[in-house]
Amino acid sequence: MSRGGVDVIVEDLKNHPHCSHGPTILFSREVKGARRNYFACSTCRGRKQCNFFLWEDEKSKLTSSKAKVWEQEKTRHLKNINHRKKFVVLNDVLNLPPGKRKYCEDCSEFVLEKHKTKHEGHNVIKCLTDYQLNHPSEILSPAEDSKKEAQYLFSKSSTQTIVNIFIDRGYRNIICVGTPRIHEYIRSNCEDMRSILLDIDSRFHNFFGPLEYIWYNSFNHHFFFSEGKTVFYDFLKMTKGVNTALITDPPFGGRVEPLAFTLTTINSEYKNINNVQNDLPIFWVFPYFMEPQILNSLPEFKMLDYKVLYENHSSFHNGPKGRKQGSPVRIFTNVDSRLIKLPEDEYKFCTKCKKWISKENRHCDWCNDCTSKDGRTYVHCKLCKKCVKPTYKHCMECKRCTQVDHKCFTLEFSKRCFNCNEKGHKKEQCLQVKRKALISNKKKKKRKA
Ligand SMILES: C[S@@+](CC[C@H](N)C(=O)[O-])C[C@H]1O[C@@H](n2cnc3c(N)ncnc32)[C@H](O)[C@@H]1O
Ligand SMILES: [Zn+2]
Ligand SMILES: [Zn+2]
Ligand SMILES: [Zn+2]
Ligand SMILES: [Zn+2]
Ligand SMILES: [Zn+2]
Ligand SMILES: [Zn+2]
Repeated sequence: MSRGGVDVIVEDLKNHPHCSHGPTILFSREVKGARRNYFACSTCRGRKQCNFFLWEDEKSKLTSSKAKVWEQEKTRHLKNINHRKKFVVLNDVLNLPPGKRKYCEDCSEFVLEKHKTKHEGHNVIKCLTDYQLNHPSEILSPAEDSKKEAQYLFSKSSTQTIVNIFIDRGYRNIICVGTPRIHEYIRSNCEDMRSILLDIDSRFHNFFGPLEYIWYNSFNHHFFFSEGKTVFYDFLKMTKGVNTALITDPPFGGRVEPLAFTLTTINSEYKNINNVQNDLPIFWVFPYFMEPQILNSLPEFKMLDYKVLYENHSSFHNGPKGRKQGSPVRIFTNVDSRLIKLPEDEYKFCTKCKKWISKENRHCDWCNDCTSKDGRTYVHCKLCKKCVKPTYKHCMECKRCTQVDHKCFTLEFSKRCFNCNEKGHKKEQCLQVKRKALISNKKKKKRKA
């Protein structure tokens, strides 16, 4: 699918050149009227974070010196991380009284008495409680680089709701891909559940042992260390193919196709290893306006009405600063949505659809569905034969419902986004535009602060 005129070519990445984040992805874009393919980083969208770039037709001309530079870059990336050693340090730190436990944010490691001088003048977090050591996402500064990790953290209520859904469904083994809050909650509160965290943020090596955290890139299914890969497949095997679920909350700017490819791969591995037919239940947290893209890659997925709330994202939580219609973030899943119960105080049960829906959602007998997507009550248009946003009016010229102040006859074009030329959304819903607005808002806020 095209974004900004750039397509992802989804295929086996085995023969792709590597950057320090694992195998690169093959993209294609128009150059002087013809399409040309190139390899670029799977996860970093900014040249600053990872500047790997190689035209596919120049792959064979790759000079050995350039290949060496990338190889060195890869080694540099892995250096200084010995998970087992870090686990020993963690246990030493846990044995210290809280007053003596310190973590250096600049060096991303615990401060040991013998290396104290190394961290002079550094940003050191002191007096770490047991709770904090078990909930690193609550003490680490979120990596809010929206072009890479983009760490938006679930609110306490959303964390609990999600885990309750898992408990309700009888899931005992949870694969947390980029969802540290869910992992932390389960290991501290749910004795009979097992959780494993797969995340690209290597700071977690300091807080979770090798059986609990795997350094991983979900955009190319890459394990940074081979030990991590072994631990992951042992985990899959241990599940015996039952009572298991995967939850992922990728950065919103991330490409859908590679992630969908990863999830499909994990699902087949899960089935093959355990010799079972049933799919791995998957929960993908993403904004509602990405529904067309997700369904394009994973047609069997359905969007739940549950609005996911975040702690450090002003427009994604409740309260005066939030959006009027609540958070735009939803959960997409391959589990039958009729089996998923949402919190009774804020959601209701539609007896016709037999599923839990938002309070403002209304069952439409013509559509035979509860049709709201964005948190407002939709209204049915008999001419369009579907429910539409409440602010839309049917335009006889354009023969469809749309905004009142639109320019007639331009709608055929607006079926594609004016910004990125991709089908399925309009410019005002375009992620690229939203991302730009988010970054400039953040810059403004920083300037004010
Ligand atoms: C939007 S945050 C989600 C955090 C989640 N809401 C929580 O509270 O647990 C994205 C998470 O995915 C991780 N992440 C970002 N890019 C990744 C990648 N390519 N592979 C694996 N994890 C990634 C980040 O480090 C971060 O933990
Ligand atoms: Zn890279
Ligand atoms: Zn330091
Ligand atoms: Zn309904
Ligand atoms: Zn309708
Ligand atoms: Zn209409
Ligand atoms: Zn019109």
